[in-house]
Amino acid sequence: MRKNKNKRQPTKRKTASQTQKSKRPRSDSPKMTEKDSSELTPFEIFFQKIEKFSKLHMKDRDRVQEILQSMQKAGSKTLQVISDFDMTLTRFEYNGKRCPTCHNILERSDVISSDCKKKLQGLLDKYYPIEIDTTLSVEEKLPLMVEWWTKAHELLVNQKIKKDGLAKAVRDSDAKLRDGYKDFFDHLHEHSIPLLIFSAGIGDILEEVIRQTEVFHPNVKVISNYMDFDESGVLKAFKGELIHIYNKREGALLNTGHFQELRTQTNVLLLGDSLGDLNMADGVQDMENILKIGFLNDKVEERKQSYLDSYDIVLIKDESLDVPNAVIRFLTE
Ligand SMILES: Nc1ccn([C@@H]2O[C@H](COP(=O)(O)O)[C@@H](O)[C@H]2O)c(=O)n1
Ligand SMILES: [Mg+2]
Repeated sequence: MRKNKNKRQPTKRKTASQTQKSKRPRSDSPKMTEKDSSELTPFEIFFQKIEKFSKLHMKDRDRVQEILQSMQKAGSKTLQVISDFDMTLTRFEYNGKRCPTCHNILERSDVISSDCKKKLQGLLDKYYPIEIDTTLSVEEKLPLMVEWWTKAHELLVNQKIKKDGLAKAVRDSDAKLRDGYKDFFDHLHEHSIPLLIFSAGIGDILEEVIRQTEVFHPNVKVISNYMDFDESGVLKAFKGELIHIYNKREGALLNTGHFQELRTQTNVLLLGDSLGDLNMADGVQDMENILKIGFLNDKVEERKQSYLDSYDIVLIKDESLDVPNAVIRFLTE
């Protein structure tokens, strides 16, 4: 990834968390009183706009305002975006049908035998309900998630998948990036804002999705599970440490080189759809502010409170990137 040439001088600027105590009460504060639009500041115009998104929920709107104002003051040269991939940058549903994850793209393609498809579907049916189960703790889920990923990867390796079959598998799939994806990727690229895509999916498939949609710009870096092919281009293993849904913190800490390169980008916009995604920014150095936007796609009622407690902004059953795009535009104006 390119190094950022616009190195900032360290400042003694206050972060949102430092200023927060001296300001208004944190929660249950009334919505901004409607003023004549000519009296509104650009921030108020922007904030009123995002509050109008019916799918947007916040537990503490004052806190969100403080983070956003602090990030805007710091300037877009201090910004980096860290995003999950499956069901965050990609759609969860389209025309009432579930959209595939990276694993599903491969598993449903013609590079996999029908017997293996059945086994992989069996794993999905068993483990996905565990992934989203609100009655189980992360500690209880963790070994089961490792089991899921390990078994699925073993089955994939046994299929002797050819590297040159991956592009077709993606082309033939129902994978779909969220509405507004082009604006998201292109705007970040135009403003030289680094985008880290941190995924427990399959890196080779993920890259192919963004390559085929023509948004794999040079500001994009991917951390994911990558396939290891032998000299004849046949899958023989997966490279490096396994990344699953609940070990993104460990994954982040293994990539210190990347975060060292971005040490002047101390303000983070984080996008995720799982509570495990909240740890994706754990490797960021000297973080000043982080705004966490979470997509809540499935089991909404059971999971709503935990998402509101963990993410600053929660987008419920929103298949678009409209809110992240509005935030990015505001921060780069
Ligand atoms: N065999 C598997 C294992 C995992 N998944 C799904 O992939 C998602 C992880 O990717 P992120 O980009 O979201 O980190 C996760 O939500 C699992 O449900 C799968 O489909 N098959
Ligand atoms: Mg995801």
